[in-house]
Amino acid sequence: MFSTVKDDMSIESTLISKERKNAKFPVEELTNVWDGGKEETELRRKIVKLFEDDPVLKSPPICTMTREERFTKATRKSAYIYRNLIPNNGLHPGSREFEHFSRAMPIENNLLVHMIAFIPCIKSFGSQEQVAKWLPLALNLNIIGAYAQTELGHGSFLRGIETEATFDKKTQEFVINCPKVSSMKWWPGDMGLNANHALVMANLIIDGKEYGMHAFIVQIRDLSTHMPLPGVTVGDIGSKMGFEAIDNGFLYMKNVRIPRENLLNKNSEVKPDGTYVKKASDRLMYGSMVNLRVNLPKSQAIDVLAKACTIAIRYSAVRRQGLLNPGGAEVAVLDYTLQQHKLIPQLATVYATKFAGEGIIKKHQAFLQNMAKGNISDLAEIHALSASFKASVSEQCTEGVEVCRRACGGHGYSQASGLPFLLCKITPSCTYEGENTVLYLQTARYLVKCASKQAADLPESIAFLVQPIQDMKGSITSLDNLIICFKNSAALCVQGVSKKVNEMSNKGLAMHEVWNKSSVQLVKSAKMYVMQYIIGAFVSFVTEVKCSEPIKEILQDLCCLYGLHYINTHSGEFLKLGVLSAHHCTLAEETEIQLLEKLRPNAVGIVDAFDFTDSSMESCLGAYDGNVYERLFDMAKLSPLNKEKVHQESYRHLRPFLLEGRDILEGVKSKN
Ligand SMILES: CCCCC/C=C/C(=O)SCCNC(=O)CCNC(=O)[C@H](O)C(C)(C)COP(=O)(O)OP(=O)(O)OC[C@H]1O[C@@H](n2cnc3c(N)ncnc32)[C@H](O)[C@@H]1OP(=O)(O)O
Ligand SMILES: Cc1cc2nc3c(=O)[nH]c(=O)nc-3n(C[C@H](O)[C@H](O)[C@H](O)COP(=O)(O)OP(=O)(O)OC[C@H]3O[C@@H](n4cnc5c(N)ncnc54)[C@H](O)[C@@H]3O)c2cc1C
Repeated sequence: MFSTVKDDMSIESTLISKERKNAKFPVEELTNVWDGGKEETELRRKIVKLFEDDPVLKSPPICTMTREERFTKATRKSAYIYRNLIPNNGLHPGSREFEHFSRAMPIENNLLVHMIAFIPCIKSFGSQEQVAKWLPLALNLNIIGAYAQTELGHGSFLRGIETEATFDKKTQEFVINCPKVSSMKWWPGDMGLNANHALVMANLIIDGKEYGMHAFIVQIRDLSTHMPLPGVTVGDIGSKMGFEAIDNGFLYMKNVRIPRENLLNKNSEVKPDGTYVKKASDRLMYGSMVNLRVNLPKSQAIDVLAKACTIAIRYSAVRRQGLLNPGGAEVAVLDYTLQQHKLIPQLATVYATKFAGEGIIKKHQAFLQNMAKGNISDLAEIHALSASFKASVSEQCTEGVEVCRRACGGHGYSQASGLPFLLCKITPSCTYEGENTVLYLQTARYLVKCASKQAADLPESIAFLVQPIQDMKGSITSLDNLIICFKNSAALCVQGVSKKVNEMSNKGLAMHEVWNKSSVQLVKSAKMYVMQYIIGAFVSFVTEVKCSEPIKEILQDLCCLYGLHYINTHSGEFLKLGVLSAHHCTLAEETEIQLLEKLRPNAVGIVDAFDFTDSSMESCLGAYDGNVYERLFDMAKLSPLNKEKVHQESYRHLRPFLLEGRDILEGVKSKN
């Protein structure tokens, strides 16, 4: 229907090729550093290829599909991936190969909550027999489960959840009930249409006594007809800002009976006579959330910002708008210092959070190993760190994606850029797995407790909070001094708010009021604490990584930029705490600008090193060849609204006015 408009060799693809020639470092080596070694890059590429070459996984661009089509295609692909592609290629969950597959997954998929929440919960809350029964069924998709914790009325305050599981001694069953409309489970992914089971978090009640939140496996749909079982009302909650391929659902249960064995009973058990046996700390009930807070940021936030950076930086290198030299040629917008100031710090955020996140994953794995031996002494520390890390990373990356989107001007508003999709994908990461404010407050609760202890009684990573403030020697821009600056700031924030809390409570104010009145400073303390962790982890990585000098220099520059950008955007906080002087702040600003200029020639190379395939981004602005205008036109042609030369509905509604217009214009013509 549309004629083809093509340039033989577009100026844009020439520009991006030039950028690549000008890069001053070996891109492939940076990819290897990003992946964690050459072998990992090879393995990841093998898996990506497996997914990219598979005809079953091909589908039209998502911006041309309705919600219904997106859900249908995502379900078809996910069923195929989990049932055929993964097992047939030996991608066993837990293997290194499996780690790479989220990067290789089609741009939209579902059954994710089944894989990342339902299955891990069976493993962490189930006894050996329960794991042996449920795990193979879940892995084979013989049963599909949701993680049903949040209710219409309660998400954050888990002690407030209302769904009840009442033990019926006579029948040896639990009776599951949502007493009110507000008790209905609401939001769980995969639950609305696909799941036939749910891991339901409910208040356990035995002989009228409440025992708090426990995990139950509840069958919600018939396995042969997929019809909801008696007592179950289940469905999709409707259209959302994003996640359109996922059936986030509602689940209302009225007198749904499940066998006694369906209480996942690794940590606590109900005996046939109704005796409640507690086998481990209540806190382990929250373990599934720690697991997700540790492991989700990489795929759901950091990789998302990495894609947005790839799109915005490649586009900014080919988008020419305006002049830098009067009378000269138009320049790429990436040559403007202000454009660099928007985008290059986002790149630094990607690197900082990725390497800091790897540190947390290792800490969590060590915690799990200790837990298996019965030692959970590090639980409070890993909870505090993972809560604020999830909050900070989701916040920084979400803000970063919006910066990237706006940095692409008008085209950033088009779905064809891929950026609105990424923004809608990343935004809820600030809410799910614990709303960010609520998580920062959890971290602050731990930090305030720590502030009243002696250094010797604290974990090594926290002791600095109560130790003397360190002096910075030399320039604020050295990596060592950045660590000192952030550690001092975190310590002073925590000490300051702890003092306020103590003073208010000494004056007789009730603790809950003290807490509410201090909450602004509490959240600030948690943010500064996790920033010192991220900076410290990034500096350690940069110092220890084995790589060539040019790569080391880029990583050092990104590390310094990350710290300085944060200081420059929060200078008031550092000045108020007395950690930095006005002179320090001026130097920090000048150094940031110098770093932007230094990193600019390598910017396209750095995003190339992320090694995203074009099909994993679905972006007309971010494709490798830089042919942005042809791609935008080609994508517009695919718009379902362009199927016919004349859209019948538009013609039908506007026709009377058009005819009037025609008569007026023809009358004017005949008069003349
Ligand atoms: C691809 C996309 C997939 C998306 C999938 C999304 C899934 C979801 O969103 S699932 C739902 C996630 N929901 C949440 O994360 C809920 C957030 N709320 C909470 O975590 C808790 O309710 C709370 C901790 C905020 C409750 O606070 P509070 O009422 O003060 O707490 P408690 O009295 O129940 O317990 C306090 C005590 O417990 C410690 N603690 C809290 N959480 C944990 C934890 N995860 N691990 C270990 N310990 C924990 C807390 O530190 C307190 O300890 P003490 O200070 O020693 O008393
Ligand atoms: C895309 C998506 C997927 C999800 N998937 C799942 C899933 O699979 N399973 C599941 O169970 N849930 C899921 N959820 C639900 C999610 O976990 C909750 O929405 C989340 O925990 C926040 O709870 P809430 O919605 O009740 O927010 P609220 O707690 O009501 O938050 C509203 C406001 O109140 C503030 N607030 C709340 N408590 C405090 C406090 N103590 N102090 C200060 N301020 C406070 C918050 O900061 C926020 O500004 C999903 C949500 C989304 C958006």
